[in-house]
Amino acid sequence: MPTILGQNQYGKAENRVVKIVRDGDTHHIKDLNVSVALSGDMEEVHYSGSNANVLPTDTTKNTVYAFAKEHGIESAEQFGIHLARHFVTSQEPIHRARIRIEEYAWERIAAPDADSGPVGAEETKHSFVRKGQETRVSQITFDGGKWEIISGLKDLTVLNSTNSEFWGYVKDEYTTLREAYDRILATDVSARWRYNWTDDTAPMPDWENSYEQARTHLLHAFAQTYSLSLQQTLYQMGSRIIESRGEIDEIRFSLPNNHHFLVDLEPFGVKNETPDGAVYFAADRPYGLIEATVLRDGVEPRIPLDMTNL
Ligand SMILES: O=c1[nH]c(=O)c2[nH]c(=O)[nH]c2[nH]1
Repeated sequence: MPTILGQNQYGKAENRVVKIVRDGDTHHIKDLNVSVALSGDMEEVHYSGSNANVLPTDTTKNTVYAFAKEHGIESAEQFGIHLARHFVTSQEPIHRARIRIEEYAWERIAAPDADSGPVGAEETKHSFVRKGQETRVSQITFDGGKWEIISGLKDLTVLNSTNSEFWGYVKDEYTTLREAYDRILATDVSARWRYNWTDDTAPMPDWENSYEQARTHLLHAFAQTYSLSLQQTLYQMGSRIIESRGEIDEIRFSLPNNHHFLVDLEPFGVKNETPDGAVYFAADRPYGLIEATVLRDGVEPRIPLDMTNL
């Protein structure tokens, strides 16, 4: 045969699952986008078209919805672990399952002031507004023995309106950038962190709490770092998470530098300078793109380099 089959995987992508749990008249919502990718003994379906080993992608979709109903969605990671285990252990030809999950967060809408109490004093029980901009992400991979859990977030837009400088860089004949001693630092954080939980016999992290804690550390590090470059801020965010969260060994970031340029108002005789209420042009492209992995010392990197762009 002049050709052979290389890496392959299949499954149903982007199953949108919304689960509402009713606790009396207080409702809880989980909103996920779940993608299933299975691999194993799939040579024959590619070579001859025999579907004998193929669990239909339609079935993988149904399983996602059935599991959401039967087992609930405690956390994206827990749900993904359940699904991955099911596909690998129930189907002999399937040796590896990768479950990717995006989670969209909702928060309760504050109750309109019914009587004379302060507005927003209470929360509504079943009305929600999409929370923030960011999407929580996770990827659960199981090969029948070991687990790999990579979680994170994307599109978390943050901005420091001061405490950012950029100067002392290399200057060649094409350099026109002016040194900045008080600039805006803004980015849309995309981050993926890898858990050191790989084994069913070890106690599982508390996925929900771990996510909230990692996100909070990231935001605090962003806010508290007096930044001389986005690279430095990235490293601070990563090391804060690794140092504070023993369950996380590696974190990779992809950070666009959302440039804010001081507008030149000199032609109109107007000085436009920090800190006197400066006006900026928020450019959308091109943007600097700063990417790096931060690791616990002694740990091998495993997060794919391009994963943060997914
Ligand atoms: O934080 C920054 N890092 C860079 O590498 C860079 N390059 C650039 O033009 N502006 C910036 N800002």
